Amino acid sequence: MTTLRSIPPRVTWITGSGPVRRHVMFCLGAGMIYGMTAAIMAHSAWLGLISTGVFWLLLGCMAATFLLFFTLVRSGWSQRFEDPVLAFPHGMVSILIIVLAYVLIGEYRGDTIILLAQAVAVAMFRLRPRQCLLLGGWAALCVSLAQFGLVWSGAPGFSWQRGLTHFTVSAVSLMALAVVAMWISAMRVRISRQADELRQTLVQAQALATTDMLTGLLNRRAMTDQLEAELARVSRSGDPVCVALIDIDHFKKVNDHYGHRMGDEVLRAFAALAQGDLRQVDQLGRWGGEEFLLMMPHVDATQAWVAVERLRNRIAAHPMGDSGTLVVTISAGLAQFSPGESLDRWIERADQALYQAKQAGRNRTLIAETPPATTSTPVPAQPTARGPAPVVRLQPSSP
Ligand SMILES: Nc1nc2c(ncn2[C@@H]2O[C@H](COP(=O)(O)OP(=O)(O)OP(=O)(O)O)[C@@H](O)[C@H]2O)c(=O)[nH]1
Repeated sequence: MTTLRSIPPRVTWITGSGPVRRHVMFCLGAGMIYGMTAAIMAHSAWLGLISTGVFWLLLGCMAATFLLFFTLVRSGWSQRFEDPVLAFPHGMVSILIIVLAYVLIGEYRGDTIILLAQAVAVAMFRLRPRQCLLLGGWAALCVSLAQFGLVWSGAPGFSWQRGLTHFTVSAVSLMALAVVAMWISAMRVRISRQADELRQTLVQAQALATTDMLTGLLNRRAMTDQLEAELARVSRSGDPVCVALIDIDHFKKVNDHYGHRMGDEVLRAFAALAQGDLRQVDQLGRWGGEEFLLMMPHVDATQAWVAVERLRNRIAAHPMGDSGTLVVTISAGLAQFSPGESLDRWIERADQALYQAKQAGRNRTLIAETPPATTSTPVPAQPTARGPAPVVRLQPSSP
């Protein structure tokens, strides 16, 4: 099936792109109806049912109306309105042309009545319920005025009885159509509102699925996605990238002495401070409990160490809690990605470095020694894959 996305460039030139395209397609639909009406009129003129002059006049009116609305929509000018298709004014002008045909066609004018219903039917897919009613009323008003004029001017072959029949037929069918149009329009508005709500819910659900509710940071799952994406990138570019596992020291004591509420407050404060301290490209996520994972693209271990140390000093210098007297420290284990290693292995090296940092007295950042590259092919994360224990080179936090 040919979709709008796959239409060739020559057609795109006519339809435009983006939101304009959808609106132009509606205009082109109306243009097709004009075309079919013109064909029926041409056939009637050929049979001698309507005069050639009237045919050309009506054809000119239809072509001018179509071109005017097509230009307004295709140029994007109509985008400023609530209905960029301009269905309401377009419907009003179409009804005027149909009524003009009703007046000019003569003996067979009754056949044009059905076109009024068609104009309202086409527009109803774009109009609000009130506009549907107004358009139906506009059609009834125009027909009755035309009939009044025909009776008053004594048009040949037209009597008030015939006019009354036409009016009744058009009024009844327009009324019925206006009611259906209002119903469809109300349903359309409801569906569009529900679609908006659904979109919002989806955005919220996505946020919930990727965000840690306490700190507002990425959760472990989202962080893992980021790490995998980064691994795919660096395996192509060969760029350095580091991770740091950061753990709040003696966090259990914070909970035990000050309560869980304060513990939560410390976690939130750490997240806020860290985010304010990092570069835009760095990604920080809550890895679990009081442990955080920081990914730092484009930097090697030495540069990353400087950044983590800056963060460590900042945390240590920032008293937390209601009274502003609680000072917490952090320990961090840092590992630079070695081409060819798995995600698990990489994180595990950082974890080992963190463990060593804790063992060495906490409040410090240690770098895991980077093993030699094994292959340039990326190795996907294997939850069960475990390599030999990583070597951790202890590096004091303050030279
Ligand atoms: N308030 C709060 N506490 C948490 C949360 N998640 C984990 N914890 C607590 O964090 C504490 C972690 O304690 P430990 O694993 O013993 O670590 P620690 O006390 O920080 O000791 P070291 O890491 O060795 O410095 C536990 O008491 C957990 O209950 C949380 O979301 N909020």
